Amino acid sequence: RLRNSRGGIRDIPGPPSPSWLFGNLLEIILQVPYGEYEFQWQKTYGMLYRTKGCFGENRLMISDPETLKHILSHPATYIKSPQQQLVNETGLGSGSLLFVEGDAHRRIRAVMNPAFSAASIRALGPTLRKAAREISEIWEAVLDAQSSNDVLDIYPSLHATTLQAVGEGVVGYNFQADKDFAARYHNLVVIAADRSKSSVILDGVLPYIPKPVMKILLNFPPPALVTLLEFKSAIGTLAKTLIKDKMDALELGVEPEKDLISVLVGSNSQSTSKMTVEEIKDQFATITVAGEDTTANTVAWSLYELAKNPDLQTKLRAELDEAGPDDSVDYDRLPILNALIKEILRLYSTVPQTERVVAKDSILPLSEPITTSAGKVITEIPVKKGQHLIIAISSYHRLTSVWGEDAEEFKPSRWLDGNTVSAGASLGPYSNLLAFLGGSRTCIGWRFSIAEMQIIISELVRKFSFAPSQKEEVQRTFAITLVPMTADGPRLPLRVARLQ
Ligand code: HEM
Repeated sequence: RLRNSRGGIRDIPGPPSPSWLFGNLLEIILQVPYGEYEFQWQKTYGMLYRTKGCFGENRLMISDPETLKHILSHPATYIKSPQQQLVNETGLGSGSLLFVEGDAHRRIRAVMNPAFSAASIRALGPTLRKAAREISEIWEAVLDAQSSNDVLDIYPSLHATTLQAVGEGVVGYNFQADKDFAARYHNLVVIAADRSKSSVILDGVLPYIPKPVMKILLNFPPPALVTLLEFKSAIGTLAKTLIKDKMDALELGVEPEKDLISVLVGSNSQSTSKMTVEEIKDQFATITVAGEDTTANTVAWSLYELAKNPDLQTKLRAELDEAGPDDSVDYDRLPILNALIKEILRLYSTVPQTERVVAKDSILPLSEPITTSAGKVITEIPVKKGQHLIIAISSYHRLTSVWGEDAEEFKPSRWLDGNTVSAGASLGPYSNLLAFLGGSRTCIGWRFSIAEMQIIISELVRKFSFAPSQKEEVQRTFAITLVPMTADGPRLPLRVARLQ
């Protein structure tokens, strides 16, 4: 820690630290609404500044497009943090795409890529439409049974739908029909929403616990970890059976299913650098966890903004009416729908930040010079092995230099007038957004997620109207992903009415 506190980083300007124990972490992680401090610091200190972690550790908060581009294109130099990797390995497995680094990551990613190609995702249209129709049928039944003034907490059913979509579309399994599994998964989402000070301290302490000590500690897991390990074991058992079925079908020459794991098993059989069965198994938990919560939250925020913007809702409904029945629509050609999704990914970045640690001494380039607190003007920053970096996804999405002076406004029309994208480095796979990160660790499920959101939002806007609930305030809250939170916990209460 001392080594990291010395040198140039200490002189990079940044906000004062209110506490030696927590540094700025409570302001960054626990502040509601998310980003209140972070977005103000960006205005005061610029696109790269120093913050404090636990016990006086210096961390760099980065939204500078040039610096981010450099970090994302050098994955061997900027690796995942020990905190992230401990959770990934323990919860998802040592073969998880989220955990593996270097050659193993390249090999596994190459085998998985065909399953997530544009063609594979297009083939899932009917499966995704079925999951979307199921949610609207549930809502219709609930609304028929309640008074017209009641509000509906749409959050749990959005999670159920995205779990179903990932289940049937990606792993080829009906999770909702398996009540035991659905309950285990629900518990996991509740745990992820834990935002206690002790979880912040744990994050600060973890990197300093030697691996052998950690192994011993894992024999006495806290209740949250027990739930995670139970989920991992349940999905691991399920995965083994499903993979065996898919491999047997492949050997017998049976026409493969359309789900992405079937495609993956097929592409693996033809690949020269194969994934092991154990590695394929680890992708089940990975994809379920990485793909469900992120998409549910993005759909939730989309409906929240539609409820607040009735004009936008009317225009989107008119666009969908004109497009015709849902099974004949090319969703990529609907400008208002896609403008809404892009603007939500920008302003409600579902993964608001991620972390990296410097694996070997290196130099970070800057797009603008920085004046250090010692008065020196620098155009690059030498960083030492072990330096903690925060990739500030949400802050990048609010840079006026990239998105214009109205960067903080919710304004889907910015995507329609053709002048948004983009000043600065081109980042990310989708419209210069960093929501799915970029470089070799770009979210593998981004196409799946866009297709899923297009279909679910269209189905719901065709069938229901949305208005805000006047009773409960909903706040943007950081709980690994960006969660809609009320005084009663993660909820999204809206006034929903049937249209047909
Ligand atoms: C709105 C929806 C989504 C968002 C915003 C999102 C965001 C992200 C981000 C930021 C990362 C990079 C994390 C890091 O390296 O620190 C990531 C990685 C990943 N995502 Fe997503 N994701 C979404 C949906 C999905 C879906 C639907 C799936 C699967 C069906 C998925 C599977 C993955 C996987 C497996 C990785 C690891 C990729 C690698 O390291 O090579 N994600 N996602």
